[in-house]
Parts: sequence; C-alpha cells; structure tokens
Amino acid sequence: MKEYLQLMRHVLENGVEKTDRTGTGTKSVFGYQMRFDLQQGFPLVTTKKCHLRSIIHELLWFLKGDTNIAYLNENGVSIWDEWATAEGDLGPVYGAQWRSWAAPNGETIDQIADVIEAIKTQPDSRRLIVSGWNPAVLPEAGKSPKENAAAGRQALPPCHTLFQFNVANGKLSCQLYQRSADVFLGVPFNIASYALLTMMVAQVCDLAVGEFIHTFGDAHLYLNHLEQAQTQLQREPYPRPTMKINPQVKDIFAFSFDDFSLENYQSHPHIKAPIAI
Ligand SMILES: Nc1nc(=O)c2c([nH]1)NC[C@@H]1CN(c3ccc(C(=O)N[C@@H](CCC(=O)O)C(=O)O)cc3)CN21
Ligand SMILES: O=c1ccn([C@H]2C[C@H](O)[C@@H](COP(=O)(O)O)O2)c(=O)[nH]1
Repeated sequence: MKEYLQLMRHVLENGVEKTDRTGTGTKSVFGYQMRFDLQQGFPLVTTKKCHLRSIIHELLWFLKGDTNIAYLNENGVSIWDEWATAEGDLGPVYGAQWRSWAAPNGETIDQIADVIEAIKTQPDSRRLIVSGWNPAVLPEAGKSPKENAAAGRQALPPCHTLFQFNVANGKLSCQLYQRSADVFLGVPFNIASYALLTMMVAQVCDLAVGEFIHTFGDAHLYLNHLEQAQTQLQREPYPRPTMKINPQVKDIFAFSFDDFSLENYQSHPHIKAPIAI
C-alpha cells in the first residue's frame, strides 16, 4: 500500500493550511488520484491495523438502503454515532440515495439495481454511474449534523459523491470521486470499501476484477493527525492481503458478513487518532 503512503507524503509536503467546518484545521491539497489493480491483492492499509469488520458492515448497511445506525450498533460498529440523532437517524444519506432516490413523479429509483442491470446488458455503456449527491436533501448551512438529520436532511453531504463502473476485456473497474477526504481516518476505510464493492459487483455480473481508481477533491490531514501520519510514514508496508468472497452469491443484495474472509493480513499496530466532528 505504498500508494496510500505517497498520498500522505504528498499532503504533508504540498498541503496548504486551511480552516474547516469542524474547527480543527487541516493541511489540504485539491485534486489527486490513486489506482489499485484489484488482481494484485486487496488494498487494505498495512502500515496500521485497520478494522475491516466496520468497513464490511458499513458497506452492507449502505446496500440495504439503511440510514439509521441501529444495524451498525447491533454489530458493534460505532463509526457513525457522532452524527446521528437520539433515534439513530442520519437523514437520507448514502443508503437512501443509492437504493431509493426520490424521483419527481413520486416513485423511487434503485440506482444499485439499475447499474447492475446496465453492466449486465450494456457493458460498453459510459453511463454506469451511481450518485450520492442530491442537492434537494443537502444539509442546511448553519445547522448541526444532528439538527439536519432531525429535519429530514442529510446529516453530512456525501463524501464519496459519485462512482462510475467501466467494463473492458471482461474486467470491471470502478472510479470514485471523493469530494472531501480525511486522509488518516476516512481514506483507508474508503479504499477498502470501494475495492470490496467492485469485487462484489464483478462477481454478480460474472466479470473479472479490474482497477479501483480513487479520485479526490479536497484531500486533507487534520492538524491533530500529523504525528500519526509521520509515524505511519516511517513504517514499511507489507504485501497486500487477499479477500475471499463466497462465490455462491450472485445477488448484490444477498451478501452477508460471513461471505467475506480476509487472508494473510499482516499489519503494523493500530494508531489512534481523534475524529473531527
Ligand atoms: N472527520 C471525519 N472523518 C471521516 O472519515 C468521516 C467523518 N468525519 N464523518 C462521517 C464518516 C464516519 N467515518 C469514520 C468515522 C470514524 C472512524 C474511526 O474512528 N476510525 C478508527 C476506529 C475504527 C473502528 O472503530 O472500527 C480508526 O482507527 O480507523 C473512521 C471513519 C468516515 N467519515
Ligand atoms: O467516507 C468518508 C466520510 C467522510 N470523510 C471525511 C472528510 C471530511 O474530513 C469529513 C466531512 O466533512 P465535510 O466538511 O462535509 O467535508 O469527513 C471521509 O474522509 N470519508
């Protein structure tokens, strides 16, 4: 995972200091891209131990169309707690936009089901896109994430904003546009999550895996993560682990946690960092 360390080094060396919504302050660059060949192993960061359990449950939760943290909490995942209302609601975040985008005629659009059908029937299409960015439900400025969620708006606007699939030579690739990226805490989750999603979609479409391409808008290191980033840069990455997915599953909505197993994950110890809210 030298690609990830290169991003970190790039932000440390070229980042500009900016104030931000959370009041923490960041070093930030605008525009960056990484590519991961998914045939060369699973791109999970090895220079700190990453909690894959949280990543898998979060992805299954998105795919269920769920936007309440109850499912995550039942499975011991607390990464979304700080933004949810007392009832656990986050407003119409990823799950809602992916599975039930509100159409003007009152119907809802299942972008995931539609994109899979399109990959199967029109693999040459250049329109294989899923968007989480829905201006009608963006949070209102000046309100906290919890206040927005309580008012039926998104607690946070989607960070992983839009993704596009592409089929070439029987291989499925995916490119993500991430408008805002917390390089130390969020990005290791985002890389693994989209790599896994690409593998799952490839399996249900009977395609081999190609690349995951990760394109960034504002990629930043929070000022209270700089020491942790330096620690990680002194570590030597290990070879990528392997992700095994139960090959029987042919329906994107039928995966469960036990269908995934990560093999040969060798990593350096976990590094703690405070999350900016
Ligand atoms: N500032 C910020 N960064 C993010 O990455 C982020 C947000 N906010 N808000 C919405 C979601 C929530 N995400 C999160 C939230 C917490 C962790 C976190 O605390 N990770 C720890 C513990 C992992 C665990 O409990 O499984 C880590 O060391 O990776 C990671 C991603 C990603 N997103
Ligand atoms: O999947 C995610 C979700 C969130 N983030 C980070 C990026 C930013 O640091 C914050 C969101 O704050 P905004 O002010 O809305 O940009 O969360 C991430 O890296 N990955």
